[in-house]
Amino acid sequence: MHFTTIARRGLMLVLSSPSGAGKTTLSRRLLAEDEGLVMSVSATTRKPRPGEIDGRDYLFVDEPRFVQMIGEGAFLEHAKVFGNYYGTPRSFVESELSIGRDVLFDIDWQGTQQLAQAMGEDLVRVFILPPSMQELAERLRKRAQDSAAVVQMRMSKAADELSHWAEYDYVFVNDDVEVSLARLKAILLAERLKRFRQHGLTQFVRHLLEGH
Ligand SMILES: Nc1ncnc2c1ncn2[C@@H]1O[C@H](COP(=O)(O)OP(=O)(O)OP(=O)(O)O)[C@@H](O)[C@H]1O
Ligand SMILES: Nc1nc2c(ncn2[C@@H]2O[C@H](COP(=O)(O)O)[C@@H](O)[C@H]2O)c(=O)[nH]1
Repeated sequence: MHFTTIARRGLMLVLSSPSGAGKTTLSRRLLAEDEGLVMSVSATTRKPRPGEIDGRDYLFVDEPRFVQMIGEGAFLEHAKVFGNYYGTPRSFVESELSIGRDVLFDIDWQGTQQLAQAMGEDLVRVFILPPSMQELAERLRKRAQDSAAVVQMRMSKAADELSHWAEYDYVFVNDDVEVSLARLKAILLAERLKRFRQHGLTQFVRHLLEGH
């Protein structure tokens, strides 16, 4: 079966949530199952967790280098989260969007606000809620990649992140990974079909009207 391709600009799919609600888990699954989507790999001054790979999970940099990158205008947005700096490298995102590829972001509410200012309608914002605060704490504890003190600090900041849920276009509870994944796929499909993203439509319809 041949599928007609209509040229369009890529979109920016942003996932935010309190720490531990499931963004990384859902991002990995979505990326594995959707060829048109690429991950924006953030720079951070946080130390790598066991198993995290430089360049795949984050660009791990020290604070002087992060500050230098800010000065060079290398970030589309940046913020301090849980005591560390995080930022979205600009050049990768801009080049991917221009060739019609969609970019996935796992960033906090501060970064989302900055991207909304800078990128407008390119942005599709999804907020992921945990089923309960008890379950959130349990997920952070079971992930077993942060110290008890770090888990406690992240739980103490959860209410702050949660308070921004109404700034997002789509909101759902991540009870079951498969159901959440299906919801993200549905959002992505509908957003890809938005008329204003498909700049190739004018030419395509003109061709149709010419009898092709
Ligand atoms: N729907 C789910 N049901 C049960 N456990 C889940 C679910 N989604 C994610 N988890 C588990 O919860 C833990 C935290 O998930 P994950 O690391 O994806 O969260 P996160 O939102 O990316 O956190 P952070 O903001 O700290 O990076 C992981 O151990 C993951 O396996
Ligand atoms: N504003 C930004 N926030 C980011 C970015 N990359 C990640 N994050 C958010 O930080 C916290 C903690 O992440 P973790 O990997 O240390 O658990 C989480 O809320 C991420 O969404 C970024 O580039 N900009």
